[in-house]
Amino acid sequence: MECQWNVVNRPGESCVGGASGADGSCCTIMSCHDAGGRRRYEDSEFTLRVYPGALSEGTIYCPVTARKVTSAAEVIERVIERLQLDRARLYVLAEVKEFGGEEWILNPCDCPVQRMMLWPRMALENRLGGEDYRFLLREKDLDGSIRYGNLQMWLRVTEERRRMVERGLLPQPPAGQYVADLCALPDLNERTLLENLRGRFRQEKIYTYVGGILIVVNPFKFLPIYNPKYVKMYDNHRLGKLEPHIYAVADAAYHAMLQRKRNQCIVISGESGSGKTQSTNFLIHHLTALSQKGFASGVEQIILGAGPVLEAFGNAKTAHNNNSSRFGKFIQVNYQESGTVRGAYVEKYLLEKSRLVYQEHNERNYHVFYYLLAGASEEERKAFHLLKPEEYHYLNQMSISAALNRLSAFQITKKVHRQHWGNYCETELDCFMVEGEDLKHDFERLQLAMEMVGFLPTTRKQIFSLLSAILLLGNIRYKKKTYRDDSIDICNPEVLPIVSELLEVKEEMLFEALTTRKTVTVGERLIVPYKLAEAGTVRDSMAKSLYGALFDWIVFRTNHALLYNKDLEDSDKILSIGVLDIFGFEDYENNSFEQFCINFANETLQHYFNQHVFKLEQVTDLRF
Ligand SMILES: Nc1ncnc2c1ncn2[C@@H]1O[C@H](COP(=O)(O)OP(=O)(O)OP(=O)(O)O)[C@@H](O)[C@H]1O
Repeated sequence: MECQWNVVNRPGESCVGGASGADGSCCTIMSCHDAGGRRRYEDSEFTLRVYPGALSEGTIYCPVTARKVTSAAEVIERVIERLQLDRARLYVLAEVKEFGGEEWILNPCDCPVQRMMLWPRMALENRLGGEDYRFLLREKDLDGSIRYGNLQMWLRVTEERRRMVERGLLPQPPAGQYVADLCALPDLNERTLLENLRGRFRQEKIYTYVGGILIVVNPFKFLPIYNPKYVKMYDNHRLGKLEPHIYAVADAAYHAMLQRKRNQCIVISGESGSGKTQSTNFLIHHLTALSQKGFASGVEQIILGAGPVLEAFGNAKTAHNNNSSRFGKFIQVNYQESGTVRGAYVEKYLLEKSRLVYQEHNERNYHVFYYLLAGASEEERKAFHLLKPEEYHYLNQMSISAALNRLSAFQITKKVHRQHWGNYCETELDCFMVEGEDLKHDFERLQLAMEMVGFLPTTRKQIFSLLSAILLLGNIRYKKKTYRDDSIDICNPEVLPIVSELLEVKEEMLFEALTTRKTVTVGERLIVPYKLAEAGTVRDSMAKSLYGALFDWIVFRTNHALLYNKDLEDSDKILSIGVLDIFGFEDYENNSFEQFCINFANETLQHYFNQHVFKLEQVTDLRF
């Protein structure tokens, strides 16, 4: 595909022509015209590049200026005008997002700039080969079906690669035949199981069945298998009829729900970094796409917005995954009897609260703290009494020895970090940045997502005040009052009035809660001071409780936006599909994953299938 990736796009520039992708679909890049340094989405103008593909021969993209409130219908109108397209035809705008080019058809009233603001920073920048995020112009038929055009670019690449293999220009794939369902292996043991998975993985087939279970091997790269063609292809097919795919699992659950009028559940399990969250997203996408037949519903829009919010508060960098979910979640999509989505519901399990006060070497606290500290404006920094990240105890948990071990590595990467952090990154031992991260952008993306889920500016302020208070709580240090008794005092009392202001509680009450315990014995109320060793734990517990309550409340508010009110009243009338995304799986915790699969295959999986339970397993650590 020849795309002019390096073209700097300016408002008012004319359409860019030249060779487009073989499939006629290309990429969209947007630029934001920022007058005052920091991007202000409210009044900024953006240049959207809309790729018309085969609808306008010889045009690669058409630049259109738009604001946050400009609707898709307005953007289409401008493209039609510019490219002088046939007005008798119907057009829609499709958003293409990472991983396989899933296409989300925008409703006429959807705002493309708002959708774009949820994309990662990398996607917003002009970069070579960045075909993952874009807007396409598609033609719609009178019956509402979308013309998706020719084969996607990647299909051509795959085909070319196949031909090269045939001509002996690339190494041959393994000679053996690999089965799509491990149950079909004549001799099922650990070796044959792994060989089969490995062979399929090398052929870029990451999905394999074990009866009704789907095994996914994380490819850690873009695979072109999630676009609308695949949504259509897997629509209403018996599980196992086509090549294994996550869409087949979603589809089987959806149709089983409609035919049997029974709720369904899909369990996703695997180790950290195996791709559970990604798979959950594919499932939700397919489950909503099936019901909406291509159109993004309001619910889907809120689910989209809820993702970055829950991610900011519940995800953190770990040694295994830079964006690891530190909580289990259950997402339930509710349907009408006709199969149309009518709402959704998120339940969270076991948020890892200990991370708030302590992180292991090479790990970080929850993303939201870093976003806030990097992205807050000067005014917000003052209002929330924000310090530099290295001045917070809760963000500096690296042990001294670990820090010294890492010193040399930091010296190499320090330069890069400083570029990102500007004046925040002055210490040698910082561990605040993840490679490729733009925390300022992430903070703005978070604010926009919060807005989409319904958090008003005042609520957002309260949330950020609470986050600042939690960080400052961690800075409170204790000392013994006198040598004679056990009573304690706070070494840095100047922090207290700030925390009390941020939490909107009386300073005396806060001091009491941090230094004394109230007990009742035989009708008498006693106030006992904490011992020095206890006080730190009490302070940490307070911080953890506050953060836990905040997270619960955010999930609650998200559900408020997601749930269709009547679902609460008619909970026995609605049909639903639940997706449980949870770390580990008890059945194989004591055995190896391979042994678990073998046992499972040897039991009759059909039994599980008949019970309408579809399970999805993930492995990454197959050491290919
Ligand atoms: N199907 C896929 N195609 C391409 N890349 C994928 C796929 N699944 C996962 N990945 C990549 O693997 C990374 C880790 O995946 P993900 O965050 O979903 O793991 P996880 O199992 O949810 O981890 P954790 O339990 O730590 O939250 C993703 O950021 C993504 O880059």
